[in-house]
Amino acid sequence: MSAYLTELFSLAGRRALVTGGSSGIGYTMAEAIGRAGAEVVIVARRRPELRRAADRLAAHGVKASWISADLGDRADLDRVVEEGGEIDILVNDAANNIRKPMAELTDEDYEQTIALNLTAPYLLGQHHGPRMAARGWGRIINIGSQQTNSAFGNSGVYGAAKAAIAGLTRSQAEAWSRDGVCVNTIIPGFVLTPLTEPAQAIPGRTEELAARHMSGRNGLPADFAGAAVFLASSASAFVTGQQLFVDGGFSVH
Ligand SMILES: NC(=O)c1ccc[n+]([C@@H]2O[C@H](COP(=O)([O-])OP(=O)(O)OC[C@H]3O[C@@H](n4cnc5c(N)ncnc54)[C@H](O)[C@@H]3O)[C@@H](O)[C@H]2O)c1
Ligand SMILES: O=C(O)[C@H](O)[C@@H](O)[C@H](O)[C@H](O)CO
Repeated sequence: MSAYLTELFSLAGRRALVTGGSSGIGYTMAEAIGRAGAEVVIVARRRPELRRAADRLAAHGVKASWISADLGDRADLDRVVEEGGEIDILVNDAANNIRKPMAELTDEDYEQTIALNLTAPYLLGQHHGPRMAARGWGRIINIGSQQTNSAFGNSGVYGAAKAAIAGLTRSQAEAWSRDGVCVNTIIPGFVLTPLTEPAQAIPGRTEELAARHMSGRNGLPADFAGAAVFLASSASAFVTGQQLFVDGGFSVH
């Protein structure tokens, strides 16, 4: 890397925590942030997947560790805060989508989804945001969805949480940007990951969604590497409170 690019994008000396970093978009962002120089802590539930992801990161020369936790569980979340240590870059990626017609969603579906998709990003931000601000530098990357701004079938409570993520991002940015903490939301298109396997299993749906992207294809985890490094780095020092659409033009088609 030229000295110029290093100054803009290097994450050497930074420490990142990536929730959902064991698979899909989260893994790619963890790898990209790690390969740009940061030490990375990934958080998800399943140990075998976490181990495999940490091994892959290590194979890329990334200093990586993992914490197994259910981020929808408050005691586990507190443990992530405790074991995670000081963090310069927080990526709130972990999420789940309970796909049911709106009227069939139960109270439990609502509570589980809000706990994982909204409360966990909020509480991790409440812990790390002020600490980043006190140190004068930080980055929080929250992951939204097309549902942040528009309706999608059978995703009622997921959509509600993802819309709230944009509001959370703005509030966090308003609170901490003056102290060097940039907070932004990434908005993916339809991305081929384990999360969307139920949608991919519907005949014709993958092709239909591909056609709704201006790029003519669905997203892949690799499409998120550049955005993650940009938003985690000093290159984005004057970008805060925003939604960055990494969606092949889906939202404007
Ligand atoms: N794939 C898409 O089309 C798409 C579109 C828009 C937004 N997103 C968002 O991107 C992010 C990543 O999704 P993905 O598509 O890569 O899916 P994925 O299923 O590959 O990744 C989700 C990650 O979250 C973790 N996770 C799930 N439940 C958890 C829990 N209770 N506690 C801890 N970790 C948990 C999983 O282990 C996994 O690492 C999510 O925020 C998702 O809402 C995805
Ligand atoms: O779980 C899912 O099926 C995804 O998150 C979808 O809802 C879409 O891919 C997303 O909304 C596009 O951004």
